[in-house]
Amino acid sequence: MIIGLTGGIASGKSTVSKMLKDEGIPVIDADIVAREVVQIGEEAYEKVVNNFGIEVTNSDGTLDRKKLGAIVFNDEEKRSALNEILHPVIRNRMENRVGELKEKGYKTIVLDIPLLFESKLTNLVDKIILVYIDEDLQRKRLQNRDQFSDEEVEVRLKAQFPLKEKIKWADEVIHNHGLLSDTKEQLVTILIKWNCLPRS
Ligand SMILES: CC(C)(COP(=O)(O)OP(=O)(O)OC[C@H]1O[C@@H](n2cnc3c(N)ncnc32)[C@H](O)[C@@H]1O)[C@@H](O)C(=O)NCCC(=O)NCCS
Ligand SMILES: Nc1ncnc2c1ncn2[C@@H]1O[C@H](COP(=O)(O)OP(=O)(O)OP(=O)(O)O)[C@@H](O)[C@H]1O
Repeated sequence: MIIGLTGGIASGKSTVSKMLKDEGIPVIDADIVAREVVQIGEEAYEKVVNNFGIEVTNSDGTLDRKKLGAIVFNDEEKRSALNEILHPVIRNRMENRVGELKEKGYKTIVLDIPLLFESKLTNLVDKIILVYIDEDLQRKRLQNRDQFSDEEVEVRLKAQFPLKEKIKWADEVIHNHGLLSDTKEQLVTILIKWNCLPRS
């Protein structure tokens, strides 16, 4: 079974991802793949630099993610341009990784994709788990984790579908407002229900 793990920015996907890995379930993280494909020499690096200019690079040539983020989260057209360059490459690489893991014999594989619904990637997965928190807590956790200003938080929230909307498209929802142990319990209940706990 391929499980899509989604949510919103700072809703707790990586936190749940870690719990899945602790259970022996492999997770392919779209944010990590998105970083890999823009390393110097990788297929999307040149396209991004050609499109956004040398000013989105550091002196050593690597991508200045802070600068690129400031551009694309404040301009929808530029965000779409970046998405058009990166999303097909990310999708392709994730599909290859799934193939490799299947060959290794894994029966359950998780794809952690923040923009699963926005980027219409739901056909990559069989079931969907949404990691949900309310928007005020999302603002707080995002601000605490990344030290963003109020405005930086708002533009990032606006770049995604509201979490409340996403609930209706998910097979299961994990409420991540409370203790990590509560979150883990909800996750394990879902995995048992879907019969995909490797150790059970
Ligand atoms: C704009 C970039 C350079 C900012 O990098 P930065 O290191 O600051 O953030 P990071 O990549 O860790 O992303 C943090 C979170 O931002 C959100 N986010 C990222 N990209 C986007 C986007 N295009 N639209 C909406 N939300 C996004 C996601 O919730 C993600 O988990 C980077 O996010 C990027 O390359 N985005 C485009 C690729 C993409 O869509 N990635 C999301 C996974 S498919
Ligand atoms: N149940 C919880 N209680 C307290 N803090 C939490 C809880 N779950 C997550 N956090 C914290 O909230 C922040 C966001 O969590 P996490 O990084 O897992 O989110 P994410 O969905 O992966 O974010 P992104 O999409 O930006 O990568 C982190 O600082 C994390 O430590």
